[in-house]
Amino acid sequence: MPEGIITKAISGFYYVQEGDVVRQCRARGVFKKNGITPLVGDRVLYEPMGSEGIVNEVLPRKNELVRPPVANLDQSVLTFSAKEPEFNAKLLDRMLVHVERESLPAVIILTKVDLLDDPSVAENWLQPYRDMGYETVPVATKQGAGLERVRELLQDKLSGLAGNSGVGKSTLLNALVPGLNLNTAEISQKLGRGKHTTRHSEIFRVFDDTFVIDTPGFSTLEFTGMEPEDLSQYFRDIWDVGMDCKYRGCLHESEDGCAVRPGSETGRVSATRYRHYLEFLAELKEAKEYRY
Ligand SMILES: Nc1nc2c(ncn2[C@@H]2O[C@H](COP(=O)(O)OP(=O)(O)OP(=O)(O)O)[C@@H](O)[C@H]2O)c(=O)[nH]1
Ligand SMILES: [Zn+2]
Repeated sequence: MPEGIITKAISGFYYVQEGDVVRQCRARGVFKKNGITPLVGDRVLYEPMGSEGIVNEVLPRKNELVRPPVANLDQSVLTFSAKEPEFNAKLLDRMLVHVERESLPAVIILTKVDLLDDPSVAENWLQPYRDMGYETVPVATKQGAGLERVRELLQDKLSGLAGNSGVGKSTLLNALVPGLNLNTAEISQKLGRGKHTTRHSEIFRVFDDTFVIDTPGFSTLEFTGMEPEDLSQYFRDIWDVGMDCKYRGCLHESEDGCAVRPGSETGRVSATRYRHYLEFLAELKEAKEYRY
């Protein structure tokens, strides 16, 4: 039986893509009995029937994200611009907390580096993240710089694309697909970002077996359902240094002799990262007070 991927689900119909062909399919009733609802991103076995089809089986899922509802995400791609709008390190650290919570690998893309007067600034921003093991790519889309690396990192994967409006996501996708020539409004619409379109989740094929989906959830401000003690495990650098902390359950906040705190001053954890950690920690503590 042919295998495809669900790219869109609307009112009982599943759109199953195999190569260039997309079929509108219904799901077999057995899914409802088993309590399985096919999700966008699911790999499925389907039975072609004319130009349509029937989804017979959902293959085992690698993972499942709630916001947006999508299965089998391979990685998150966090996109920031160096300028217009200005690079926002705090938002990046916030997104990384959400991404780490989902146990997804992250790729950090810094666009518009051509607008920097001093290109070494981009390296200074990215190096700490590279040291933590994240893939980082500086990009100047119009000049073609970094595009080949982005293409390699996306190839044959389903990526959750996150990033504020105007950072250059659509421009980048267009540049990756010669001849795609979608206008940026069309790409925004396919990614579910269009202002006046109904929001449903949909994955968007960029090339080959390479798909992206908009993941606005990674930009959300709240850390719903997280305890203050949980935060450090989502900061890779603080977690590593925290291993040396002699205090069990240390929040690395103010304790004398805490391994992370002096570490931040001697450069093992960057001062900026540590500041963001403390700011997020304060948010979590405040949210906790509201709860009780
Ligand atoms: N100088 C420079 N400008 C860029 C680059 N990439 C994108 N831009 C410009 O940035 C603006 C916003 O780009 P978009 O691709 O529409 O941004 P987006 O992230 O898709 O925005 P939304 O669709 O609103 O989410 C456009 O005017 C692009 O021409 C780049 O690498 N260098
Ligand atoms: Zn500590």
